[in-house]
Amino acid sequence: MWRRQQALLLRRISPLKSPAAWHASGMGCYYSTEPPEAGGRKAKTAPLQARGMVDRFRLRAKGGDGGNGCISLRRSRSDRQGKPDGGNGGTGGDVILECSRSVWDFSGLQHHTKASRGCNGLSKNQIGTRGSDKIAQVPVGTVIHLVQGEQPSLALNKPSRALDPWDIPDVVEHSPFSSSRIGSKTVKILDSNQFSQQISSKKNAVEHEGQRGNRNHRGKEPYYMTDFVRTEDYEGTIQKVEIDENDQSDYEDEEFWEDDEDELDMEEEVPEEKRDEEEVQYSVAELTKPGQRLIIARGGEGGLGNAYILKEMWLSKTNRQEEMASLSTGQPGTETYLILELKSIADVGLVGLPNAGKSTLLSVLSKARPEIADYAFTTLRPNIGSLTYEDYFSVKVADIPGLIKGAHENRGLGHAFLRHIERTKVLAYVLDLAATLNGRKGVPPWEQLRDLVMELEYYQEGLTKRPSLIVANKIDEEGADAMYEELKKRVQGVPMFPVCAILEEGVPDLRIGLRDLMDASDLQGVDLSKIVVD
Ligand SMILES: Nc1nc2c(ncn2[C@@H]2O[C@H](COP(=O)(O)OP(=O)(O)OP(=O)(O)O)[C@@H](O)[C@H]2O)c(=O)[nH]1
Repeated sequence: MWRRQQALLLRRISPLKSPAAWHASGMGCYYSTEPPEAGGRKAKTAPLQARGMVDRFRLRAKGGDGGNGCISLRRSRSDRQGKPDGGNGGTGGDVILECSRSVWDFSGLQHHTKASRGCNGLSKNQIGTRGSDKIAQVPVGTVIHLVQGEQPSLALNKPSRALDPWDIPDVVEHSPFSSSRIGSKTVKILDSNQFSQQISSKKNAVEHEGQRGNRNHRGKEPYYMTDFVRTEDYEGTIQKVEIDENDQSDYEDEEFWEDDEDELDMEEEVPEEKRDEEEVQYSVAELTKPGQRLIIARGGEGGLGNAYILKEMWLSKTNRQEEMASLSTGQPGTETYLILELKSIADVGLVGLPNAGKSTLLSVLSKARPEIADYAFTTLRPNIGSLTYEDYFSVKVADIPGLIKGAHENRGLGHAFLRHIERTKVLAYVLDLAATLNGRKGVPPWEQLRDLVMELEYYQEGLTKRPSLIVANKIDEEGADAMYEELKKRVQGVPMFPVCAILEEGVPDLRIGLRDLMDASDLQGVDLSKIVVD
């Protein structure tokens, strides 16, 4: 027993051969290096960023179907024919996206999400319970692209009602035609049977409700978004997504739940970015504040009970049974197919090649504790820290995973992280002064800067025009001073700060520099023509 415990302990603390092995062992990593089991599912050929962070996600949502209305007759000794007493069915639950600080990415979501069905109505005028909502938490900075389905609508943060008095037939006097369900369905039936005079008494009520634009009889009309809704202004630019109208038809015939899970999986062989661009119709909203809610699929209205139908509506004698059955059937919930995309929101973006010291810098600038190690790509997802000044002015700093030459072509960690830079107000280029010192085969700082600027520009033109500064890191290394002097000669027009992140030297000046950068309105970004490279 003791030996087993000792062995377990040894295994835990024994040093691994290399940082990469340590990483691959699962200690700082999300995937296993083990080959897939024989007969198991095909190994995923996911790009590295997909293993670390899921920042793009396909989601199909369906609101709960409405419960059926009840057809029931209450008989008594005095009333042998019986009175209709079937209650209405309950409304189906909604699928809601909730913006939350407690989640970082979309890894906790399911590709198929469905809210609960409303309960059926019962005899004795008992209405069915409303189906419970399905609430999926998404990180702050989630952009929602609609591929197919109804526009999402903003939801007020009110607890859902347990019981809706408007659904109780005998309690409230109101026009049955004010309901979208009744307003459309019943009127259609009556029209088709040429009994329009029968509804004339109700017409005023319909018009009245129509003017108010009410969708349902409960007066709980959601706010339907007609355009892109941004829930908080920021100065970053939004990448417009191309709309390919022709692609729409491909999806119209698809059955909602027939898709194989694999089809929705982000780890596919088809280049994900390319496919998304083809499919996405437009961006409809983004969630930027914790607590914001967006209804992406609505629950269907409950079917009507016969107590309601027979009291309020005229039914033709010939098709009575059919009409009754049709009205008492609950409406299906709406369906949507969305692509969620995460774009971090920060004031300052730390951009640099792998190992430049971005995470170290973030940890000394703020209270954030990102993973730091002397091997490339330690950071697999953006870390955000808060830098607070004495006057309580606060700046959010994002440490973006290391970029390399060719990142825009998906090299290294790829361009998945470049989109996080889009949403930062100012940029701090972290350059490694020691990359070529003491026999290291790195890239000189001015070339690092040129590569970074080019990568950002390749990804999105004009991205480097925003106010920027340079952090010349690792000034403590031997020969770094001379390198810094050379850097100053080769790069013009941008504020530069020599820093030793591990010893926190130069960090107070950098804090002031960042503040100035945030406040300044006339500062420009890095100009490629002002960088001298051999
Ligand atoms: N000598 C010296 N080393 C530093 C300094 N800052 C960071 N380092 C070291 O550089 C290595 C890389 O630091 P990180 O902060 O992980 O670098 P990063 O840019 O976040 O790396 P990625 O996660 O790969 O993008 C670590 O071993 C740090 O200890 C510094 O000012 N001086």
